[in-house]
Amino acid sequence: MMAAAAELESSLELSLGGGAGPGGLPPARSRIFKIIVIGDSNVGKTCLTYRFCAGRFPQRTEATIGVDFRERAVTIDGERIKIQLWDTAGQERFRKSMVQHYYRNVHAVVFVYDMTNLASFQSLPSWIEECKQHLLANDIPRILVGNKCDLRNAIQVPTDLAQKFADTHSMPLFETSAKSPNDNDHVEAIFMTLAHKLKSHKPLMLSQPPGSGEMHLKPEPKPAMTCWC
Ligand SMILES: Nc1nc2c(ncn2[C@@H]2O[C@H](COP(=O)(O)OP(=O)(O)OP(=O)(O)O)[C@@H](O)[C@H]2O)c(=O)[nH]1
Repeated sequence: MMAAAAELESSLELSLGGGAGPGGLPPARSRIFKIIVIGDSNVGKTCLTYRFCAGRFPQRTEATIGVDFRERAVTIDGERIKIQLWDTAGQERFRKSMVQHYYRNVHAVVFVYDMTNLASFQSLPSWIEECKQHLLANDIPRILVGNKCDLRNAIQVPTDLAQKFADTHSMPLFETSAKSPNDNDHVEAIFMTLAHKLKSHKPLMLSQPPGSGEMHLKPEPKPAMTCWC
């Protein structure tokens, strides 16, 4: 797992499309967006990421150890993009050795709680705090996902409570189910919305002030944050 993380991190920004392009040209490159999925153990992070990348609910899952990677290539406005989902372990004992790898070069964060488990919702501040401790930039897109909405009779986290929390932290809230066949489009929409958002982020531009021999990195002005609810 550690080796896999190190390899992936060296190829985060661009990936080669594989083989030579037409007429012997260099192969097309696609942007990779690294999205980490975090939250308590058992909230359904593996199932959500599997659902998006494999298109179905997994038959069985085991507690994630360290991190699992899932990737899916999508085309947005004619550009081929790889969405790389880092399905992180919710159990503290399975996170320790990997945690610093999760937070390197992250483009977006998905916080997940289980709608049928109040404790998993109450843990969210500590997941947000973990992001802060790892110096995650404030302006990277974050979304909040309440999972397992198919278990209607067991809901412990009312929507208005979750919405208040999401508003306080300036995150859009999505309630969904990785399991319900009716929610396939919804899971798809959640990650695709994030990918659109990331794609529309302007890349860093190199600028060189007159008379200076030094190069400075200057981000382009950001568009106003929009809510996708
Ligand atoms: N009913 C229902 N069950 C779900 C849903 N998503 C996940 N589950 C179940 O919840 C359990 C935990 O799912 P995982 O995806 O392994 O949870 P996780 O958050 O990845 O857990 P860790 O790897 O320990 O961090 C499994 O038994 C899943 O079958 C859902 O949308 N609805």
